[in-house]
Amino acid sequence: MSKLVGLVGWRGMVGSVLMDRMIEEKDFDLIEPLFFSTSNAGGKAPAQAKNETTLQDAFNIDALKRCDIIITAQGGDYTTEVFPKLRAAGWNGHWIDAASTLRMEKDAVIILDPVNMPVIKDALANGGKNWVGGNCTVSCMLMGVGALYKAGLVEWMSTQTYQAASGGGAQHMRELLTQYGTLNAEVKALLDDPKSAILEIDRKVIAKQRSLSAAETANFGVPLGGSLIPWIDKDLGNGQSKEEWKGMAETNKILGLGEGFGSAAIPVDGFCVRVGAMRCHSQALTFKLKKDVPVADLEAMIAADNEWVKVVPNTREATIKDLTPVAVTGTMTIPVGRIRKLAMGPEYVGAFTIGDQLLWGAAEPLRRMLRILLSA
Ligand SMILES: NC(=O)C1=CN([C@@H]2O[C@H](COP(=O)(O)OP(=O)(O)OC[C@H]3O[C@@H](n4cnc5c(N)ncnc54)[C@H](OP(=O)(O)O)[C@@H]3O)[C@@H](O)[C@H]2O)C=CC1
Ligand SMILES: N[C@@H](CC(=O)OP(=O)(O)O)C(=O)O
Repeated sequence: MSKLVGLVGWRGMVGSVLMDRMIEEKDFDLIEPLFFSTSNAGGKAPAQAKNETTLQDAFNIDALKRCDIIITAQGGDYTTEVFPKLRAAGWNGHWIDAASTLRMEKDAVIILDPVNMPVIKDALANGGKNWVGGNCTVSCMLMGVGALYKAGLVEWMSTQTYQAASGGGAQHMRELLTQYGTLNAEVKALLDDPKSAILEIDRKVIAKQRSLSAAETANFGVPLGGSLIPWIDKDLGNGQSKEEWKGMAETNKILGLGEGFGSAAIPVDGFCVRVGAMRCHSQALTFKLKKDVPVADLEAMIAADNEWVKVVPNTREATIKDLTPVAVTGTMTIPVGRIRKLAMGPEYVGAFTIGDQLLWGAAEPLRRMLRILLSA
């Protein structure tokens, strides 16, 4: 008999990407889905429903308890409220979650199977039940350059990120586009006149950016269109943002090197920056390798690591064609390019990588974990 799989958060942004991928990969052929809602219990479940066509109340512990597996992309507040109650009620099923809430718990595994299948298998063999998707930036980075970690080559890594608006959620994407529109409208007449002075356009744009209303910056707090924000997530009070903290903590946990900061942990640090891209996170990486390895060997290792990574030749032409958020959005491809030795010495290597943060950064690891559980 098919496993009863509860889906919570399926109509949100991450949930919709997850649904699309599950449909594409025919995951629904293998399960009996049970759809939940926090806002419309009793409503009609989506077309993928089979026998259970009514939306269940996502806060009803008895309804949730029926599931063998629950996948949630509903968000951290939901997890915080429901997960402990469900476990306290004796539910022993598998919980697969997109939210960060449980990530660093001892009994939770951060799932990214092309990178850490041995860690997942080990946890499964030891009765693991809690499976949490990683931070989008970390997951996309490891899908690209995980090979260097697996080979034990990395002494440390510094990352400078260029993170898309989607990381904040759907409203953030809308806000970014609205700002772009407002700025364009402000100077449209001047743009249409080829003889207009660029510095006048520039003056009008900056004046508009600085006078955007509170409503126009409600989500990011400051203008993002035509600007950037070098802070993502909470202020940890030690000079580091929480997004930057996750870089080291999660990379090491995913790789099975402890909880992120033990003696076996590989140092990972840098700056996380929000830019005006829509849904792809990009990262410039600096590696200090443990030894001098030729670039061609590094490229070969990266290319052979998984079926989605694609090494982009370090030429201008290939880079501007294949190594941009526009090229990557909506695809499963993780391009890694700009791979070259840096001026600091032969062990210092630079690379640039991009991933769709709603696919590999959020939805895909969840549905792949479902498949792993179904075939276990
Ligand atoms: N955004 C991201 O980049 C990432 C997000 N995550 C995690 O996933 C969680 C969900 O994120 P995200 O998908 O962006 O959140 P959304 O706000 O898009 O969706 C969350 C929930 O909001 C409810 N909702 C209310 N109004 C609407 C509407 N008009 N359209 C769709 N849903 C609506 C839905 O619940 P209901 O159907 O019950 O009403 C939905 O499941 C995050 O909180 C985070 O924990 C993880 C990685 C990346
Ligand atoms: N913080 C990420 C998105 C996200 O949801 O991350 P996390 O799953 O670690 O909370 C961003 O803003 O780009």
